[in-house]
Amino acid sequence: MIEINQLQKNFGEKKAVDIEKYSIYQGDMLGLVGNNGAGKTTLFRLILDLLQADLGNVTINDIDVSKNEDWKQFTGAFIDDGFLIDYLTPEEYFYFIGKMYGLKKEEVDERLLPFERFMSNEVLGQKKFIRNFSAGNKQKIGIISAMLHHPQLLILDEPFNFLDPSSQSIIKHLLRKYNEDHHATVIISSHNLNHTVDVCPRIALMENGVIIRDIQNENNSAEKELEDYFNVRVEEEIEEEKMEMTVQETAIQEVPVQETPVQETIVQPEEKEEQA
Ligand SMILES: Nc1ncnc2c1ncn2[C@@H]1O[C@H](COP(=O)(O)OP(=O)(O)OP(=O)(O)O)[C@@H](O)[C@H]1O
Repeated sequence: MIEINQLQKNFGEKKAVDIEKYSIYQGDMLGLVGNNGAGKTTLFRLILDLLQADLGNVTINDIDVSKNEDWKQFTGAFIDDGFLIDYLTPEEYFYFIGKMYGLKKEEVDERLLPFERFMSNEVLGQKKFIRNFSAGNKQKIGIISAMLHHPQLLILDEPFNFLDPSSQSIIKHLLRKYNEDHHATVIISSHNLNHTVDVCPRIALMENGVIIRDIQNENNSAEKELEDYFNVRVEEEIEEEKMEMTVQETAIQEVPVQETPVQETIVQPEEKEEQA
């Protein structure tokens, strides 16, 4: 179980995360949604102790993540391709990760089998380093490596990014199955509302660092609420843009009036020079 307690992270004046209290239970499949800059990645980084909180803390199974390392044994995460080791091949990387968790080479091979369709003959046996893979295939390598040791807690930041439609569909299925088979806690963030609603029975909506809604999603029941929320946001932004345009137009119309005194000030010095 993850407990977030009075957690705050600021970047200068910006409150990136400000969560009074939030609990994520073992076996939850939670989707984190919110506009750009809402604080999703910062929250993930705080949960994974990649960032130091200004206030408050995160505990995983009663372990304060910033004070004790035990949670790392049962946690898997992929936030961005900074997690990868560029100069290894995918195989070398998977075996390396496996070794960290005491898995033999054969066990790693066996655990890669369910990902065969996901990798679609483009990841294994390519004889090239991770740095030379496409963004989509790097994303696949990162997701698989986070799941390889069968963590009880899996955190994926924007797992559908860069993936082609069929890979998006496969990973949705794999994540759901993983959550069910292992009774694992799975937390993903996404801008794809359809995928989030398809996969996550619980959805947290973030705005300005705060979880403003905690939505139970049964049979895609959250779809309308989320669509309404994000459409409202878009409409508000369009309204704001219109207001800005009106202000700019007014300013443009006023230009000739403003130009007259400017011309006068140009003429005046010349006249003065002539007089001199
Ligand atoms: N290292 C940093 N230095 C300064 N500001 C940061 C830093 N990391 C994040 N921020 C700011 O904190 C806020 C939250 O950013 P964050 O990346 O967590 O949002 P997000 O919800 O993941 O956004 P996106 O959907 O665009 O990925 C933003 O205003 C961002 O600019």
